[in-house]
Amino acid sequence: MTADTRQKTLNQAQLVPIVLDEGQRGYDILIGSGLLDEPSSWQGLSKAASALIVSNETVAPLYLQRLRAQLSKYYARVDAVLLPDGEQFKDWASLNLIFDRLLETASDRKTVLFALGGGVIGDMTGFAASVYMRGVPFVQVPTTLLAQVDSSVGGKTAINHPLGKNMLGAFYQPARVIADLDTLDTLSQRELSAGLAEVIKYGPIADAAFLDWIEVNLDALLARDKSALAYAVKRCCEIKAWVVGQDEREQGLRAILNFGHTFGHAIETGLGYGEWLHGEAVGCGMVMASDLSVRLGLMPAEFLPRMRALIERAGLPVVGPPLGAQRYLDLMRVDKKAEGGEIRFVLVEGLGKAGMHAAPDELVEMVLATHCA
Ligand SMILES: NC(=O)c1ccc[n+]([C@@H]2O[C@H](COP(=O)([O-])OP(=O)(O)OC[C@H]3O[C@@H](n4cnc5c(N)ncnc54)[C@H](O)[C@@H]3O)[C@@H](O)[C@H]2O)c1
Ligand SMILES: O=C(O)C(=O)C[C@@H](O)[C@H](O)[C@H](O)COP(=O)(O)O
Ligand SMILES: [Zn+2]
Repeated sequence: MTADTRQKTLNQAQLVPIVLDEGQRGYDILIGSGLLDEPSSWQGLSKAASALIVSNETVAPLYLQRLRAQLSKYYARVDAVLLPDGEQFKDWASLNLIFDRLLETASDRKTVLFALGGGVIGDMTGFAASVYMRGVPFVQVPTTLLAQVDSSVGGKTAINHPLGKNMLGAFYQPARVIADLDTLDTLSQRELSAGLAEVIKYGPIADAAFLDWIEVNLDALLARDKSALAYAVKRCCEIKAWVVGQDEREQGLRAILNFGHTFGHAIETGLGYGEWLHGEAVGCGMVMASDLSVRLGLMPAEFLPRMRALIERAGLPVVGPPLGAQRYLDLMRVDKKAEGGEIRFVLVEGLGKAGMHAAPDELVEMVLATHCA
């Protein structure tokens, strides 16, 4: 089926294709209201005797039964496993709960895993799918804004290590992404803001006009206006699909999606995961990375206040926790982009363009002194 034909079979949904290996592989991202209860969302996935829904204690009471009802039309058995909720549980113990359930239910190598939840559930389900019997299919059903605009797309899967964020994982693509915008109705305002951090990220790194659009439409996004959310999710997925389509395994270009993350991951790991949300750490990290972009002469001075104002308006923190400069530097040397102990930051090189840069420690210390409590 071509993307055009598929689009016609989907009622109100938007369809963003992601094309890998020059069309040899790929999948669709479906975006729209009511997709959870829409039979066509679930049609045409690989045939299997069973499905396993992976979710958590918070999301399952809200959406599990509806997903199960749809999947029961296609799979003779639909099981579920609920993981503890939170970034601090994105670890081996939770991952093992998925393997335990797969084995208890004698799931075979065709069993399809469905990740119903935010980025934590998506990252862990994808990792489990990549490993179980050396690989089974999985589908992303993202229910947070962050997961709909970012984590469900592109095939990065992982768990955290106490010494480093997302340090253990695999590149493993889902078979489909189904983003029902209505699930965002039940999200807390804090989690909505966390998702906006990754929305904002796409502007400076890839699309200056989108940054302008976010500035104009931020209040509508914060008020959960459905058409504003639909546009934001679609545009973010288009940009991510464009980046991942060119560089699936982060040999170069894909690193731009890490804007703000070198500082952000240091905050998350430094605080022990969960105290700051990923989106909050990335928001604050983007303030720091914007400042570094200015200090290295890559961006004009007005870029920093522009980014800081937008991130603050989105309800995100703009002052980092007082971990101490040395601790920040030590944590950032563990970042996956570091090479030979040299920290490499994704910095903005002009609105809509980003690249990787090293920076003298003294300059980074000045950035930290300016933006940390
Ligand atoms: N793989 C990637 O490319 C990628 C990209 C960005 C972030 N991530 C990862 O994603 C994670 C962050 O994802 P997140 O922000 O979605 O956090 P999350 O998965 O922890 O979800 C946030 C909170 O919202 C709850 N929740 C989820 N959906 C809900 C709904 N519809 N209504 C009410 N509550 C709901 C969850 O139970 C949780 O408490 C981090 O671990 C981060 O590293 C991965
Ligand atoms: O998809 C990517 O590539 C990203 O970098 C998206 C990020 O928002 C996401 O947080 C990702 O998990 C970070 O990747 P990591 O390789 O730095 O762990
Ligand atoms: Zn991120």
